[in-house]
Amino acid sequence: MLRLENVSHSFKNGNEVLKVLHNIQFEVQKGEMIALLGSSGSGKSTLLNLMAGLMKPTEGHIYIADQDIVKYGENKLAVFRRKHIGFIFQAYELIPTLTIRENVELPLVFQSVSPSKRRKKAMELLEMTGIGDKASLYPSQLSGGQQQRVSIARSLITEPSVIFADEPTGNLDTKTEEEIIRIMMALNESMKTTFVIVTHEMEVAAQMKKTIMLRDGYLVQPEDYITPAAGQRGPNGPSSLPGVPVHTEEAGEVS
Ligand SMILES: Nc1ncnc2c1ncn2[C@@H]1O[C@H](COP(=O)(O)OP(=O)(O)OP(=O)(O)O)[C@@H](O)[C@H]1O
Repeated sequence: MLRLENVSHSFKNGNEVLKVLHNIQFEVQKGEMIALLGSSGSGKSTLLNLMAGLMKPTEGHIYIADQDIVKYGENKLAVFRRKHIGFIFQAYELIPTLTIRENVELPLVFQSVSPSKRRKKAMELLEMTGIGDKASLYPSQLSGGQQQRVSIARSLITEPSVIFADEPTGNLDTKTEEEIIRIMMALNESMKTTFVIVTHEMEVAAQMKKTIMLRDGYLVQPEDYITPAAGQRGPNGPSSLPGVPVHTEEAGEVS
């Protein structure tokens, strides 16, 4: 479903070249939900931008739904993104002048879906995320956790191949964080949508069946990490992801 082959990326600043991603390889199967874990500066945002087709890697291939998006031009990428990729952002990114229901419907407006059809679908998703009763309110009238539920509903409305969630619980307290993770896991289970959750929080990653971990731009084995709360090994066990990285990681925490 999502496959990265030998992906490397460098930024150029004048004469200086900074290589921030080194030979990244992994695969996510359809319907899987994985965490992409890494500390600040490890390269998570860069990798996310590459996977979402917002930037092109210096080297390598990125396949989504069997299509190598690295080869696409801007226009084709824009169409591809609309059809295949959903986003959930840390700061929700809802439009303040639209109601909750209108926010969720919006991606379908761009696909020329009829108003009655998109309204029905938006309401179904709002029910599924537990905020059907808030449909006619505006984002400012909702709590952070409720706004993130709206954002989750919006990301699902186009039935994308994969949803990239960028620090989706970064602005939320622990209890709300648990609720949001639970909702995403339930939707992953019921709708079989593929999720990639980008996070620097081990507590979030520990809840996923699979974790891939970035350190200084290298993919490293996540199985040695310690969950701070329990003081125990993470639940993932040895990574079953193919494309085993060359770097191995000592037990340690990500701050
Ligand atoms: N446009 C750019 N030009 C030059 N260097 C960049 C650029 N964007 C990112 N970098 C560098 O690439 C490295 C990885 O950054 P990136 O933002 O991908 O990390 P991150 O893991 O997402 O960090 P954070 O969690 O703080 O957002 C860093 O050293 C950063 O300084």
